[in-house]
Amino acid sequence: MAGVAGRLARLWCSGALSSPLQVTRFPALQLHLCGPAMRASQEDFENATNQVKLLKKDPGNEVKLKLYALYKQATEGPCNVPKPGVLDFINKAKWDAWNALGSLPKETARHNYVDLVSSLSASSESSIQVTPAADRKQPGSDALVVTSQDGITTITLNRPDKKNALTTQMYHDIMLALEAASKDDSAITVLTGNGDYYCSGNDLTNFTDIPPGGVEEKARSGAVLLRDFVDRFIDFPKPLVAVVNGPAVGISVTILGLFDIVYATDRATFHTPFSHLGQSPEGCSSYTFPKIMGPSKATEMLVFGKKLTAREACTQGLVTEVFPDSTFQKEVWVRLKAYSKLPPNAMRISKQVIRNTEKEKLHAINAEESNILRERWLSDECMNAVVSFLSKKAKL
Ligand SMILES: CCCCCC/C=C/C(=O)SCCNC(=O)CCNC(=O)[C@H](O)C(C)(C)COP(=O)(O)OP(=O)(O)OC[C@H]1O[C@@H](n2cnc3c(N)ncnc32)[C@H](O)[C@@H]1OP(=O)(O)O
Repeated sequence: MAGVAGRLARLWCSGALSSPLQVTRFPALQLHLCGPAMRASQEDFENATNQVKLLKKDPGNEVKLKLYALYKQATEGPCNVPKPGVLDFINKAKWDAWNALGSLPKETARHNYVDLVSSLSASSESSIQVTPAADRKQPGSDALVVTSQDGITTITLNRPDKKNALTTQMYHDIMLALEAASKDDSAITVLTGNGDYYCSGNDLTNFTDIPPGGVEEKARSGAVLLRDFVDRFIDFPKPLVAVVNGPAVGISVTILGLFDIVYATDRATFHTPFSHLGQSPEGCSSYTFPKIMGPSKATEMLVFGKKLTAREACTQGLVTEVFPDSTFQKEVWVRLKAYSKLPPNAMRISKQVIRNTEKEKLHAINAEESNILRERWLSDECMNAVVSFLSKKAKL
């Protein structure tokens, strides 16, 4: 396992991976000297260290290393720790960046750090996507857009260039959005995607953001997040509708068993390639799928990774109705707007009558699936699959 973890680290250092924003851990290399008049105050520096956590755009590994080195130089002075071993790729890259600053004075490093952060903030601001709805909620990240209109709260996955893959931040934001939607005055909540995909599942670069506690800690916190995330769907009190606007992969498919209605374009496909990824089913699909489609069809999907067309998924009961792609949006929204005018309390109570008997069981299954996945994430099978995808050797 150390070997595979090492390969992940090597990919990260080579810049082949775009790791999620963890700037404070992977900082800097700004070698310009500056005069006393240009020096940044301690307060500017502290503001900059906070600002860096709010950057909307990943600045890339090279800049993160620069930030790291400048931060260390500004706070601790010249590099004063032993050089990590050659196989300790990430720490060695960080050490090299810090060491390269030589005897750069602390004040200069502080100033250069502030300068670098402010240039990043400026370019990050200019890339912020303007979301149209005046009633937008939950502005935590641009990757998720939440709007409320006509009695419908719509949560839209908004990373079309990455096929709406789910980052760690997005899991948190979706949980917040569901929490807010459960309490707002809308009657129905919708999850959908922007662009040609509904969702390509878990963002596989989530695996590259290894915390100081190592891969075990990463797997443990991932399992906690997964369990919390799925729990929100199990407990969601109002009618929950998936508007599946394109292909769906992984966790975006499995949780469909927890939705009340699933409308799909005929362009959508449904794919749970867990064995290919060295992983195992989640989202309560080990229970809901056999129940919905029978054990052998569920096995084809969850064990052998058979990809279903929208019509197949509809025949098997995972999808409620399929619409031609050309009229999908129009037909679905007309339908949902009509449903949203029904008495909201009656809908909520009817949902509870249908779903409540299963809730405890679903929570127990979710806990068990999350535990099993935690182990799977540490397996060579899983790590090899992730490395293959990230090094562009494999795709589904
Ligand atoms: C709290 C943690 C909970 C985890 C729960 C467990 C969850 C399990 C799962 O969801 S398993 C499923 C994981 N998903 C995948 O394995 C899909 C991987 N992606 C692909 O195979 C392909 O990208 C594709 C088939 C979805 C689409 O192929 P194609 O149409 O050829 O597009 P591209 O491959 O060029 O994709 C464009 C762009 O998006 C990036 N991307 C797509 N999906 C993901 C992803 N899941 N993770 C990370 N990145 C993704 C892809 O790399 C491209 O990026 P680039 O333009 O090259 O920078």
